Amino acid sequence: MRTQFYKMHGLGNDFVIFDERPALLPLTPTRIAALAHRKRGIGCDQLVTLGKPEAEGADVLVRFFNPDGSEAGACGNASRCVAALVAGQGGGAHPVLQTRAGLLPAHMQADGLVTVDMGPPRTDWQDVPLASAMDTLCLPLPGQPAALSMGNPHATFFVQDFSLLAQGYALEHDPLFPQRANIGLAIMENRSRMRLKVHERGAGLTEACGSGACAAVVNAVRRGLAERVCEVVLDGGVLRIEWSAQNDHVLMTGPVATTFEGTVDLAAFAS
Ligand SMILES: N[C@@H](CCC[C@H](N)C(=O)O)C(=O)O
Repeated sequence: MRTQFYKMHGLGNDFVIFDERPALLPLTPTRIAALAHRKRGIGCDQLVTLGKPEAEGADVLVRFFNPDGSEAGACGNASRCVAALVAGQGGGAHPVLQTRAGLLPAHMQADGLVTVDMGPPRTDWQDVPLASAMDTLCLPLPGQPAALSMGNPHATFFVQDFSLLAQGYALEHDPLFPQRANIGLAIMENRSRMRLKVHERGAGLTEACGSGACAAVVNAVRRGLAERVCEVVLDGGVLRIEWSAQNDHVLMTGPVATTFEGTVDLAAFAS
């Protein structure tokens, strides 16, 4: 039996999306890793499932999985892709996604860009989480990154060049991060524009990380380096991030694209 999937991306951060609303699929961590494999599977930065929402006001339940099979509480670019997919299926221009990070309202812009309200950042050390009590604005690591949670753990290093990327995997697994962390390297161009590369937890370096962009802007504002509205230039393109002073929520806007749709025999991939 073959199962339908969608292949989408936001700024080159690419996703395989399965719809479990009609029926649950046998997607184990091992099978997810096999499907995500770039040479032996379909290939993606994250595998995403759509389910029936349980929360009032939500249009769809969304779960995100890394190519190592681990589950992530948030994925900004996949949220924007799913919002566009659901809107295109007749869900209207304002779909609401139910995720582990809460209800995320989305908005289809007239110019085709997609905005997702990623909710408020959480900056307490327990929320990131970190291994013990400490100031999340200045972690005791070389480079002194700032940390927060956007529903998933992020550490942002403010750097002059991207050489620290070579240590992305080691930093992701540093004992300071009991659930590992996404490692962002940000170069400030000015107070309204930064360049960013993210070594993603469970995925490695990707062309763009939406939640990483949100975290980088919030951390830059916390450090007094940026305005609340900031353009983030990633390898795959540009995201506009706004950290609202009104309600503390972070809004992320950028393009999405459908690459192709297909079917796959799930049983052919190791469970
Ligand atoms: N690409 C994502 C983040 C995906 C999850 C991340 N690797 C994690 O484990 O937290 C994004 O656009 O936010």
